[in-house]
Amino acid sequence: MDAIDQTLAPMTVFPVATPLPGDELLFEQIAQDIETQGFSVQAGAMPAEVTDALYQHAQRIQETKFVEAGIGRGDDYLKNEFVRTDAICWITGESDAGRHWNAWTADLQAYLNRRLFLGLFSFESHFAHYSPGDYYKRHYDAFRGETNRVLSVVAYLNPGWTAHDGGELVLYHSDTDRTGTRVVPLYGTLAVFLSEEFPHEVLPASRDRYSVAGWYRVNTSINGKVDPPR
Ligand SMILES: O=C(O)CCC(=O)C(=O)O
Ligand SMILES: [Fe+2]
Repeated sequence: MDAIDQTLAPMTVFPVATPLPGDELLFEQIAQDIETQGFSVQAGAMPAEVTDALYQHAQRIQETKFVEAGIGRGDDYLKNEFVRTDAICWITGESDAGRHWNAWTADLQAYLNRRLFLGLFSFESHFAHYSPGDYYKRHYDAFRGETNRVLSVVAYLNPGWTAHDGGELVLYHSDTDRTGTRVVPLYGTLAVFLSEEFPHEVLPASRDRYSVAGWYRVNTSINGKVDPPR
């Protein structure tokens, strides 16, 4: 009886072209921007479930886990108030929000490696909290030949941010550029740029400003010294 029912069931015909899932469209836009101009700003384009998870987590941890940011990591760590005054919390992947973010950035990594042959090997990231008046002066995330940070990613977690609130990321296009491209740190906005190519700074804001900043690295392990560190 069952078999007969199945053979008589009407057939549904699906269109042949499968649409790209939302993430892939965003990843493709980022890839095209990186290819043509070295940076990509995607206003409010992050998947809501990733941004929401990060936002809620940042709210929960803010009192206890943020520490004053320094420059560099491990033995190279240096606290320098002249350069930056924000507070950070490294993402280890122990929280649901961290795992969600790590999974999403791993998808982006795989896409960019396939599409642009970047050879991105690992990813590290931290939450950052800029209290009113905090800043991060003009800097590079990587110096040619000295590091293996290749691509910087920043995701913003600030609902209702307006131009009046300040706190823009300014991406400069060269050493001599003084104008740059300004990125408003509004909820769900993503900025991606080549770490060695774009000096940038965070302007002081009049509100608390939350973000996640991350870096993709290539593998430069030599002589048994594992780099990037695990
Ligand atoms: O929060 C931002 O807009 C950028 C932060 C930054 O430049 C960094 O953490 O290296
Ligand atoms: Fe930076």
